[in-house]
Amino acid sequence: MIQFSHVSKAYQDVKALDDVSFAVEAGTVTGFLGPNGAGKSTALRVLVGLSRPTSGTATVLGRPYQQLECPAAQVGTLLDASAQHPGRTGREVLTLAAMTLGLPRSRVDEMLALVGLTGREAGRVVGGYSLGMRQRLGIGHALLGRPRALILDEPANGLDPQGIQWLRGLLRDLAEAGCAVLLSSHLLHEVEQVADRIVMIGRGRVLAQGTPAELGRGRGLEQAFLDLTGAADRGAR
Ligand SMILES: Nc1ncnc2c1ncn2[C@@H]1O[C@H](COP(=O)(O)OP(=O)(O)OP(=O)(O)O)[C@@H](O)[C@H]1O
Repeated sequence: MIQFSHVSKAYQDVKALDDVSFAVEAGTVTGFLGPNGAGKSTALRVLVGLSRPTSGTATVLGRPYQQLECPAAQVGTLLDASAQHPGRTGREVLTLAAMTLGLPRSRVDEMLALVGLTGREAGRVVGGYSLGMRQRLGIGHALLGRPRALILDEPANGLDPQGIQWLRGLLRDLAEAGCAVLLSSHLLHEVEQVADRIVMIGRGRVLAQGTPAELGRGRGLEQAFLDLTGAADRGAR
């Protein structure tokens, strides 16, 4: 469903991604986990065609994102919750996107209800939203077209504990309905409770991948994460 094959991306002398390969299957949540600066956002930008890889290929639903027919209807993305127009209301943001996708206005109300934004909140401009409200709006935006693949960059940033629990339930429901979910985060606890598989990245390289149980065997997931990312840092010095 989502596939990275030997993807590398260099910015001058920084190797943001170095031979990254992994797949996200339909019906699963894959946690893409790495410390700050590991390369997560770069990988997701390459996946949706915002950055061109130096080498390798990234595909979603079998093709490069930009070659999909109406990609926004098939692939939901939330790369930056602050990217919404600050002068539009939440409802306007979703209504414009629904019109672009040829969806009825009733879908906007469904999404507002799904992400827990009240009618009053939806009527306020996004510039006055908290980060958590922007994340909720961004998730609603990503899900408008009933996508078969979902790509989320740090969606839990700014969500309160109830919001994080809600997000976990939502992602599990989507996976159970067959969606391929790729969830990036630098927070292990956020990922381990929802992911079927975890891909750990550090200094642009995939350090390990597998189920949480496989990766945590013997030393626990947190220690594995700290050991692997620490070793990647030492190797880069
Ligand atoms: N446009 C750019 N120009 C130069 N270097 C960049 C650019 N974008 C990213 N980098 C570098 O690439 C590396 C990976 O950055 P990236 O933002 O992908 O990491 P990340 O895992 O998403 O980090 P975070 O969790 O902090 O968001 C970093 O060293 C970063 O400084």
